[in-house]
Amino acid sequence: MTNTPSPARKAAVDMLDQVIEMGRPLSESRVLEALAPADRAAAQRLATETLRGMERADRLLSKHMRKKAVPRVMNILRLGTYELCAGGAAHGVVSDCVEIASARKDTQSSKGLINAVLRKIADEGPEAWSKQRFPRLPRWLRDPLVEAWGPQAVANMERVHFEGAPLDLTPKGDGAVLAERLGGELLPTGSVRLRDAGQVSALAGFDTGEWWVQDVAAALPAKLLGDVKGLNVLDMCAAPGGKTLQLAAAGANVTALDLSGARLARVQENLDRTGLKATLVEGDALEHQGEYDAILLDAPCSATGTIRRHPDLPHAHEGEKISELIGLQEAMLEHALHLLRPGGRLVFATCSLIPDEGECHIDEILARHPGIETVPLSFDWIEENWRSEEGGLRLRPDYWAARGGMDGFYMAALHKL
Ligand SMILES: C[S@@+](CC[C@H](N)C(=O)[O-])C[C@H]1O[C@@H](n2cnc3c(N)ncnc32)[C@H](O)[C@@H]1O
Repeated sequence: MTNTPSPARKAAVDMLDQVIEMGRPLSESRVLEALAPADRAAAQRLATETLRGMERADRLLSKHMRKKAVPRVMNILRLGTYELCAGGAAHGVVSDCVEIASARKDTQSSKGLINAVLRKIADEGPEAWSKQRFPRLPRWLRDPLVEAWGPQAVANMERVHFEGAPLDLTPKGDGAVLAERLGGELLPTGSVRLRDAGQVSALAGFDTGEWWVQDVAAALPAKLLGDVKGLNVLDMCAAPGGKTLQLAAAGANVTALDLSGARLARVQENLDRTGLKATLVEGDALEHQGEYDAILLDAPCSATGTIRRHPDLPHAHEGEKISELIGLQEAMLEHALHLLRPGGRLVFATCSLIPDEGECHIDEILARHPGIETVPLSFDWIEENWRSEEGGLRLRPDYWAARGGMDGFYMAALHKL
């Protein structure tokens, strides 16, 4: 007799196949669409946490296997290992993993192997898991980060990546009031941090648009623009709109530009929910025309600063597009300076840990344009070790580690004479 495996486990294995074998990030997976909401949340969590702990799972599995199995069988085993080591009930996990294998011809013959290996893993349990080192970043990313920040900093980042991320909210109004209402922590920069928040849309103030989800570091570039009340501000790569909402809430007349119409629809949803206003424009930033008092350029990048929230990222690609992105960022920065009125301020930001996507751009702009200067940053929430040589801010996931970390980001404010 066969049992039907949990839809969430089966979907999680499908998602692992897509990330690891096809290089498709979890955010682009369509597997979840067919599931009920509770299964969707469970599948997303299982796939995310399996990828986060994948190196540990592979090390434990290698003790019980002479050689690696075919990719899908490895992914079934990884999922089972993660769940067993996280305290999942052995019977349910093992029998579901066996059933997932038996459902397909290319994995049927591995049922016995999966059963035998996972039973051994179940015997070893969570203790064996916690004895493994913190999973390392893949070489394509680890090597340049060690060169930029040193081996200890990278080890600290890997530890924070493994621990995951709390939920950060940007308040539309008073952060202290929101923190008290939700039982969260008011961070020095004004964001509100929640641990074990559960379902976001069930939190107080979601329906009434009193806050939006935004990592504490991602909330800082908009602040570097200073007082934007009444200014015409271009948010040059706006979607899904976290920074557009901040600028609109601060009283700016915001033009929110993005290449992707589908992603701009998310900006509109966010504006509708929060009751804020902006002018949405679908188009290529490189072709956009106009003159603005202030510009926020949150450029497309490797997103390597967001790995604690997106542990699939290092498994989904090998940095093959980074040099293309660096070229695009440079062209966007040049065009943004052209759209800025004399006397105006431009903030450049990327959620990357790689200096070529951050500090190096500003060094090069300052060398090329004598009429462009960095704006001295004097906000009282800036910590001294965040400051970079050329006048920007370098934020890393291992900063505020005891508080739950922050996304890696680079940002700098430029002034046009
Ligand atoms: C880092 S995300 C922006 C995040 C956004 N600022 C926020 O805070 O929610 C980069 C955005 O750039 C957009 N993009 C990529 N290439 C573009 C281009 N050539 N012109 C305009 N937008 C572009 C992408 O669609 C994506 O939404």
